[in-house]
Amino acid sequence: MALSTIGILQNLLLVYAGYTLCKVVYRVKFSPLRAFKGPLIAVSTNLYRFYYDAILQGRFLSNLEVLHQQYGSVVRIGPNALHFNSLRAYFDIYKADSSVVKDPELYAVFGFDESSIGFTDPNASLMRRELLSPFFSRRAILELEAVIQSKVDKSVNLLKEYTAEKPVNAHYAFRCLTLDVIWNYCFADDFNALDAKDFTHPILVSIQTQIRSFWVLKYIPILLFTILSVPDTVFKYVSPTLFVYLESRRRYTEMVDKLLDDPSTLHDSDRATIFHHLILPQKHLKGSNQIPSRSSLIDEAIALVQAGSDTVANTCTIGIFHVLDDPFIRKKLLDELRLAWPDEESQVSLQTLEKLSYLTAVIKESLRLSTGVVTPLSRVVGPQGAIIDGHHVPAGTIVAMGATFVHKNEEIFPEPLRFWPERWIENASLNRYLVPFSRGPRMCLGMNLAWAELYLIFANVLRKLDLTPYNTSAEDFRTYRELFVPVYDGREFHLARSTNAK
Ligand code: HEM
Repeated sequence: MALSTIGILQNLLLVYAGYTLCKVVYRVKFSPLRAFKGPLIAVSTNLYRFYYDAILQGRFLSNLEVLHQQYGSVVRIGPNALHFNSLRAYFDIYKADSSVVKDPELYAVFGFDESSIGFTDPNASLMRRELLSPFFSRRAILELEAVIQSKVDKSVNLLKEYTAEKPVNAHYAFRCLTLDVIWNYCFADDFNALDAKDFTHPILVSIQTQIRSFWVLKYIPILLFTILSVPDTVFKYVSPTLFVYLESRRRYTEMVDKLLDDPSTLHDSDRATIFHHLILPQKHLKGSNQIPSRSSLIDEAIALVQAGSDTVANTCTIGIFHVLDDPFIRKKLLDELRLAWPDEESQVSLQTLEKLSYLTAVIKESLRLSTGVVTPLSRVVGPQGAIIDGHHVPAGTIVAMGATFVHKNEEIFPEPLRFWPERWIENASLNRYLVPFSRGPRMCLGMNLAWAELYLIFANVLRKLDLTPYNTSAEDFRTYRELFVPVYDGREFHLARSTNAK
């Protein structure tokens, strides 16, 4: 009996080995992508990508740069996946009328499938974008400018107070600030991350600790399901940092449940939140006015907070570091700010700041160098196939091109690693190649809010505080792990009071 079980297992193993071999031969010799070159192991299995993503924890992007040097402007990075590196390819993939759709395998990793970011079905995405767009319109941002300003003021005061004693972690400071802004903007409620001593809010510490394992979730999706299904308390002792993160998710659930129990409370609020747009009937919509499900409302709340916090904070970290690190840039920017805003005790409006050409150039350069989302945003080619950079790409192929390949293109941006705001002033045609918010039907929905935050944060922090980078150099930002957002390998950016105080 035991022998026959072993025999059955051996046969099963043989069948599996034969099947795997046939699959490998098919992928290398007969696949419709066989004309596109790449490393044999990447062409024939998913192990290659798994190694860089999950084992090396976010090193696929740096390896892609090497692959393009070796294989040219298009590389086969998986049995069914291509990565491009040419400007034409970027605009072919992320164009307005593109037939490509978001790759479900990439986006499932977030665990918020039924949200503006998570929807892979273009119709579902379109409907959600229709509901949310007015909330992120320029008009809406101007109406809620005071919300952003109040959080910026709070962070400036705290930076002043903390740096009087010792250097502070600037990246954490900006993350607390942007988390508080997006929370208040979306829900008209306070998260109060800024209240955490030295900006080390437990939720941010938890994310920082867990984030390296992020890509494991892509390869073992059951893990995400398990983590989200098991009661939080189980993790209290097993993984206290994960517990903090999961506990924070409960805040979203409670918020949604309270509203669904009694939607009339929405009328008590003195200003609109995302739930006003999602739950109350929208007169401007022609299509269906169906209220999203409970799970979709929770997903949306989580997605918006995640989309709107680290991206803005990273841009501030990179930009403010470089401004303070270069006396010439710093002086030029301060001269412009002082001229437009002579009395720093008064408040400066967003509309005033938007007119400042050097500040605008500094922010553009910060967006270019930080890129926001560094992971190549993969898309699946529709049933008609696609022409990308002159190549015919068959239906079902996963295609992508990382925005970093546009932002570091030497022909467009000479000396691409240099922080050089003047380039934007000297050459207006560069604007077309600034793509931190992506392009096409799935481009960033929060772009206006992001710009507003960046103007107000850069201007207020740099105008009101006399700070200097502490124990941080440009080298600290040279390499990073690609975990959707960049996680830099170097020392964390700290800010100290400047020795040459005013
Ligand atoms: C500097 C700041 C920001 C950068 C660089 C940035 C970048 C991006 C990028 C590259 C995408 C496309 C992602 C993809 O294709 O999967 C995206 C999508 C999105 N962003 Fe932003 N973002 C920023 C700030 C914000 C803010 C403040 C919000 C406000 C909540 C926001 C909300 C969204 C949403 C909802 C989407 C999904 C759009 C869709 O898939 O249809 N983003 N963002």
